[in-house]
Amino acid sequence: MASTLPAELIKSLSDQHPKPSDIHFQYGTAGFRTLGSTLDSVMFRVGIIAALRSKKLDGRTIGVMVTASHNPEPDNGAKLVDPRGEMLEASWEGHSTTISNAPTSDALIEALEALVQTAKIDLSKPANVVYARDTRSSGPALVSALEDGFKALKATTRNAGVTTTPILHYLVKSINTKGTKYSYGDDSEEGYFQKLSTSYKKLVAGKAVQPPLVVDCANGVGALVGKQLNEYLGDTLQLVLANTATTIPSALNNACGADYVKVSQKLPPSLSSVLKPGQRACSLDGDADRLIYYYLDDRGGFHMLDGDKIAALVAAFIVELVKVAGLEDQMKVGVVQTAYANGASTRYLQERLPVKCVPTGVKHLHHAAERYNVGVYFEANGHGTVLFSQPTLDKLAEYQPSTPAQSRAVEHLVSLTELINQTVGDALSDMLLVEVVLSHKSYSGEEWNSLYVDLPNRLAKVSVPDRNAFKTENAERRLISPTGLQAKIDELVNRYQGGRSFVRPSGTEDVVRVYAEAALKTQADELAMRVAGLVYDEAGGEPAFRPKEFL
Ligand SMILES: CC(=O)N[C@H]1[C@@H](OP(=O)(O)O)O[C@H](CO)[C@@H](O)[C@@H]1O
Ligand SMILES: [Mg+2]
Repeated sequence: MASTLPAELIKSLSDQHPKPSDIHFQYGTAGFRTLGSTLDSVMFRVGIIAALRSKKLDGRTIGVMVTASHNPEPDNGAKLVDPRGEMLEASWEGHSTTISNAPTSDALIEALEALVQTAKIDLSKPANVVYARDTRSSGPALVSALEDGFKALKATTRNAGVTTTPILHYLVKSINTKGTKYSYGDDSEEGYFQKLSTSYKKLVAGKAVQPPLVVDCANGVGALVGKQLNEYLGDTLQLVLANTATTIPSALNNACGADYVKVSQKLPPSLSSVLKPGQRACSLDGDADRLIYYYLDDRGGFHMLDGDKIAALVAAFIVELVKVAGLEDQMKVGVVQTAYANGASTRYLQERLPVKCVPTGVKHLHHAAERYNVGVYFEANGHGTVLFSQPTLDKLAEYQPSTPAQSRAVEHLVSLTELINQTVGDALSDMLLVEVVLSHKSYSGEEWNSLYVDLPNRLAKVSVPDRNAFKTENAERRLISPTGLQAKIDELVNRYQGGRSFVRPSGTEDVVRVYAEAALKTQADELAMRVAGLVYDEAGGEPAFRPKEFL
């Protein structure tokens, strides 16, 4: 191979970003994610890893997003994005973990040399990286550590500034497809807004303008991009932006945002004076890749429309268009969910189209969705998108409709392929998608909600001495370890009408998660607390610290 690592340069820069000796880092489901104040060395090394990944792929552009999404403001993190705008290839997650934990600058050089060897990286190739961050206050310092990493490998870089995770994914794909017949779009934020707003306008042309939509921006970057999107949409849709305090650090994701709404199943208190009965509203998370809708009924009752409800709405709409277009034999639509999907949504969808359940984490959903011609995937928490395979896109482009109705349906399908972010779940793109369907169906929030009735459910966390002792099978729906625990859970579940419960170790927090569903809310709560108590005791939790709510 033509060249070697610039060891002296890397070492001198690395000495300015020493690894804290007491912390073990891990590239997990959501990349590196922990307290922002501990991430300086990780960011420097992520800069190097991104450059090496680009060299490995012949200089194709790699993305780095600095964010901790829906987590509290003091947290931060980094995620690498592969050239097609997708999540980093799995084998590099392990490489990233190893490199982030090298204790000294010398050990770092050794680890990097080992990676160059095993991954067969030609160091003479160019390195290209595009990067961005969310609005977190730890962001600027962490980005400057990241830039030192780029410098260490002399990478060519582009700073995309403060933007959303999905826009960064869009940029990566656009840069890498520029000038080819698969060009994804203009590689700029403007190109993104143009693409979204143009396809939205085509899809709602001739329909009554939707009433204004309240958007809870979680006091994060969604507020900045929401403002721009509003301008591009003009009078075709008015977004009423709420929770836009991006300069008050403590406000981010605090009692607002998609995760708050999903987990607490409540209206953000800040919206109680804003939202009128019947009006639609939605919440984004801190990096605008999750979306949850909701509305208040005439009596002020809160109704949530989560990722499962979005999947049901969107999948049914696409199936209908495919049918009207006369393409149902050639364009199979399928849905991908995780075990957290509400049982009622799974039943509703299974009656209409193929549904697959995969382990938690977007990469599992994304890969499973790629196996369908049109793959709809959503996590219950509101992260998801719809993927159209390349042969499907080609088919739509070549198709000769025989009636005006077919022709209109095909045009709509083509516009949907442009409206929907094909790289990753995107709250803004998904929001416009939902608005399109509501407008076509003339649905209010209430009508959408009545597609099926959610089973009451409860999510709980249990702190245990070692969450790695929990192992699962069957897309995380059953425990195989600790031995005997699943049988005890089954025994509890059988006592509840419509009962379902499963237990799995979290990939992003040091806890074990418990999910329970039952016919009545009180029963779902009781079942969740019983299973949580069982898990706590079986895993050797300290009796003195046993949470009082556990049964
Ligand atoms: C129950 C739940 O919402 N789990 C989330 C959460 O994963 P855990 O592995 O459960 O911590 O964070 C992931 C990354 O954001 C997301 O993909 C996933 O859906
Ligand atoms: Mg997010």
